[in-house]
Amino acid sequence: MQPSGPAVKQNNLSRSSIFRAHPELFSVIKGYDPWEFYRNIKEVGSGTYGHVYKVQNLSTDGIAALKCVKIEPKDDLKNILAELYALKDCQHANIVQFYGAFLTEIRAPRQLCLWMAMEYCGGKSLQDIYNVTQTALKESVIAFVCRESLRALAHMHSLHRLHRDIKGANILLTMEGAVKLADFGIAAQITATLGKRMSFIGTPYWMAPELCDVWSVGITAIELAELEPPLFSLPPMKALQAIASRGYRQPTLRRRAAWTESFHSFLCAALRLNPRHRSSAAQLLQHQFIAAPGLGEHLTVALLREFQDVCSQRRANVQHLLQMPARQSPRQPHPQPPPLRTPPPQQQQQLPSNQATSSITDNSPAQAPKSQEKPNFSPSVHQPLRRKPVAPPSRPPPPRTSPAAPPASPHSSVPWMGAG
Ligand SMILES: Nc1ncnc2c1ncn2[C@@H]1O[C@H](COP(=O)(O)OP(=O)(O)OP(=O)(O)O)[C@@H](O)[C@H]1O
Repeated sequence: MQPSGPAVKQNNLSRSSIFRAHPELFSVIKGYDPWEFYRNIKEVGSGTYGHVYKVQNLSTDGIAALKCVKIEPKDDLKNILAELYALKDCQHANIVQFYGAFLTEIRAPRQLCLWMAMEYCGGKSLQDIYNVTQTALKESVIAFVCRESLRALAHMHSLHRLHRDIKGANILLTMEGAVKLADFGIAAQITATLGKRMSFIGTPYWMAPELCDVWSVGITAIELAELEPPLFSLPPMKALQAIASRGYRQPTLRRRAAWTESFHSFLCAALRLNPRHRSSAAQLLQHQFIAAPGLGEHLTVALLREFQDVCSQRRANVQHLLQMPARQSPRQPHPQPPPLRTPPPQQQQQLPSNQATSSITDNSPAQAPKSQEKPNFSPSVHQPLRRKPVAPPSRPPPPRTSPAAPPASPHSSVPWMGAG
């Protein structure tokens, strides 16, 4: 059910005006100050519209993620809240659970911040992971991720709800290797509203000629296999034009021989240009590529270990460099971090399970080297994967207590990752 009632005046947005117009939103907005409910543990990431914090519920001790989005008076908060309202009852094993929202208001200058509390996924997003490992995901991992994503989509589509922004950055892993779709409906709504003010074009590379989640799953499978979606060498506007053009051909994997026929056939079914011939999420779940036995969380847990190994290696290299004497003899070569060359997917080795022993920290993984190699695009067009995060909300969340990481969870199947 969507919130009903008179529309909020866009240019006179305030908390009180919103709640007068939509009293039902009180069931979504839990309060005015998230820091009355949560203790800040640490910042875990930042996206186009704000920062994400790992927090602890003050009354239950439960861990959650708190995402902040800055709202300006002219933004269409009503639609964003409507999405949240629709999301509040949605529960699925493969969807990041939404716990509730908070609306903070600063008077001078007038500024609203929407804070969304949700399930914490300590394993990071798939894009975070491949940006660090710089290694194509194994086909079995891609199949597992596609299966779990399609399960979430089949459920939501049966409720007539679209995600609208499936991509590696919106697929999160828990420490136990579970796959969760984040930002259901909200990302697109926020992009559509806040995006206007930032001249943000969105993420066209994953978009079907018409809006379609199943198509985006196919593009995401290619992204995970090639570390970027098709057309990524084009600026977003040009990619959008190419997708909408008559001559647009069905996207395929670049190195055909490197992947199984089953994978090609799956992509073919997901990426049919004619939407009437394209499989639904429920139909695609029957495809042999993802219906194959043996797919499970052990695959994503192994991926997380690989990620952790690269993080540990980088930390060790930085540590080593910091300990070097300031001046070197010209004969001594500088130690270099190990090359991050991507082996062909077939040659990737599964890491032994006992290799990773320390915990993932959110500041250690360096940015993807490849993102610096990309060309600059028009200043009016925001490039999603190579973005610089916007400034944090008007003030950073005041930690209620010292931001120390909690003790390791006894339930974690990946002990080196600590508690969620
Ligand atoms: N529920 C969550 N649990 C744990 N970490 C999260 C969660 N949601 C987001 N993050 C972390 O915060 C980062 C930023 O997330 P955010 O949703 O703000 O941006 P994004 O999806 O990467 O990009 P965009 O803002 O363009 O959609 C993610 O890459 C992830 O590392």
